[in-house]
Amino acid sequence: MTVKDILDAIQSKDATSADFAALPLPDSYRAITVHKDETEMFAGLETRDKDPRKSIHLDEVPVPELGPGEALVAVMASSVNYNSVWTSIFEPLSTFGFLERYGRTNELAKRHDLPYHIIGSDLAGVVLRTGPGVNAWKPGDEVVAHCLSVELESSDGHNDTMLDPEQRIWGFETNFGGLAEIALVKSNQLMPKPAHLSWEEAAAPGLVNSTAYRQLVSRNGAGMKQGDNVLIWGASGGLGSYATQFALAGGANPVCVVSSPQKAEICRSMGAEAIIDRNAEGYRFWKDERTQDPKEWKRFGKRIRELTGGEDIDIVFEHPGRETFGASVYVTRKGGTITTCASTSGYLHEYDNRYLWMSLKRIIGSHFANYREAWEANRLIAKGRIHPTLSKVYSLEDTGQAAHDVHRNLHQGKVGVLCLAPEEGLGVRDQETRAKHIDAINRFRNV
Ligand SMILES: C/C=C/C(=O)SCCNC(=O)CCNC(=O)[C@H](O)C(C)(C)COP(=O)(O)OP(=O)(O)OC[C@H]1O[C@@H](n2cnc3c(N)ncnc32)[C@H](O)[C@@H]1OP(=O)(O)O
Ligand SMILES: NC(=O)C1=CN([C@@H]2O[C@H](COP(=O)(O)OP(=O)(O)OC[C@H]3O[C@@H](n4cnc5c(N)ncnc54)[C@H](OP(=O)(O)O)[C@@H]3O)[C@@H](O)[C@H]2O)C=CC1
Repeated sequence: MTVKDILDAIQSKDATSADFAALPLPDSYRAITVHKDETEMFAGLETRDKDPRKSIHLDEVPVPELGPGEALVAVMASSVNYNSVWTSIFEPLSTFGFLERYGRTNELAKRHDLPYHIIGSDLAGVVLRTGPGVNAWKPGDEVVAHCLSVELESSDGHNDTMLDPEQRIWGFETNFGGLAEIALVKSNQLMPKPAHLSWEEAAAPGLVNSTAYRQLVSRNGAGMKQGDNVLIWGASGGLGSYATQFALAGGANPVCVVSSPQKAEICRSMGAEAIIDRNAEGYRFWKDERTQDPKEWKRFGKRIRELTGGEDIDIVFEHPGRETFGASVYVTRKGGTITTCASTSGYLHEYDNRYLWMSLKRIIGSHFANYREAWEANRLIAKGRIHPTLSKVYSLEDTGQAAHDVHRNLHQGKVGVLCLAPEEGLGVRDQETRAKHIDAINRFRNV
């Protein structure tokens, strides 16, 4: 039995759930990994010079044992997220520490503590096996998986599963991730695959769409409302391309920041009108490594006022971090919100606190999404209200190059990876809905 037999079953039109359940599992499968004995390979290099193509491997690995409440999924496609870039450059720390810590928690979790880390936090594919106690899903189900892995043994997570003390990001803080032919997930990560999308399109939104939904729309995040001015950094990137769509779909007014005329054009094509090309306008929020320039914050604020008819920002959708955070706090209106989920340019932020407290602004930390939020975000994709922003698709062999492109900010929207899917465009089950949205689905392709 090989993964090829699994693929044949997925591609046959008449394989039933019983057929999938009867398929023997292969002994091994191909997976994208980083290696524990290479965590020091980039020591001494600048962040930008650490090259994921050197640390990312394609290995043949054994199929992990299936535990209670878990599912093994045949992965047709996945996508590159920035967390895989962090893993591949071993920053801000090696993810093997997360696997070791998880491995210490219980006997079953020991499976995750290996000398290789199978990475990836998105997938679209087909359920192969479910473990004891799984009733909601069965072999043959076409699914996507969100990346929240929780144990939920403590009371802390029972209002909001992101608050569970044993909350982890699958494929980053756990092993057996989605950039592989087979993945191991908890069954409460599974959601129905949007039927009008191909495998690679369905695999693209997951992580960033759910994160943007919580950070911007959910009451656990900024709780965006109609008419809000929303400043979106990296508005054509992974997170930003979904934040921009949520702002537009929710009747808000996105002010999109990008770094090139092509990216500005993509935002315009999504329906945004207020766009700032940070490169063309040459903002330098830092005079040198230690000193910010409040005059530049003001120039940026003036530009925003020009675009909004004199209004300031209700919500800043933050993730660049150190480079932009001072400006983000400054341009927020009295009583407004800065919601942050990352620090790509540096995690030690500096801002002038007088502009925060005197103007009663709030900073909200946001991280991924709970199952309900991820489900609601996926439902909007399935209903054709929010669309994938897939620009380019790579083979599993070329994942290192894909991660390199994302690291160097050479990509637009999301970058996809074909795992078991032999070509793009497969897996569409609802052509009618697809036809209605085809221009929006293809908006980011090959730009
Ligand atoms: C969905 C996609 C998401 C993304 O892409 S996000 C971007 C990628 N992610 C990242 O860059 C984050 C990577 N993670 C990290 O950098 C680290 O993960 C954290 C900084 C978040 C946490 O650091 P750590 O060292 O792992 O954890 P500690 O909580 O600092 O625990 C270390 C020890 O410190 C103790 N401790 C924690 N809080 C306190 C306290 N308030 N007072 C005293 N001690 C404390 C703990 O218990 C523990 O102790 P003991 O080593 O003995 O187990
Ligand atoms: N906590 C969480 O749950 C999540 C956190 N993240 C984190 O968020 C960050 C962004 O992820 P994602 O959107 O997928 O990444 P992308 O690289 O796809 O997009 C980020 C965009 O931000 C802009 N940007 C990058 N650096 C700067 C800078 N110094 N100043 C201003 N803008 C900048 C770029 O757009 P342009 O050049 O056009 O301005 C870039 O396209 C990563 O650090 C990631 O790890 C992501 C998802 C979930």
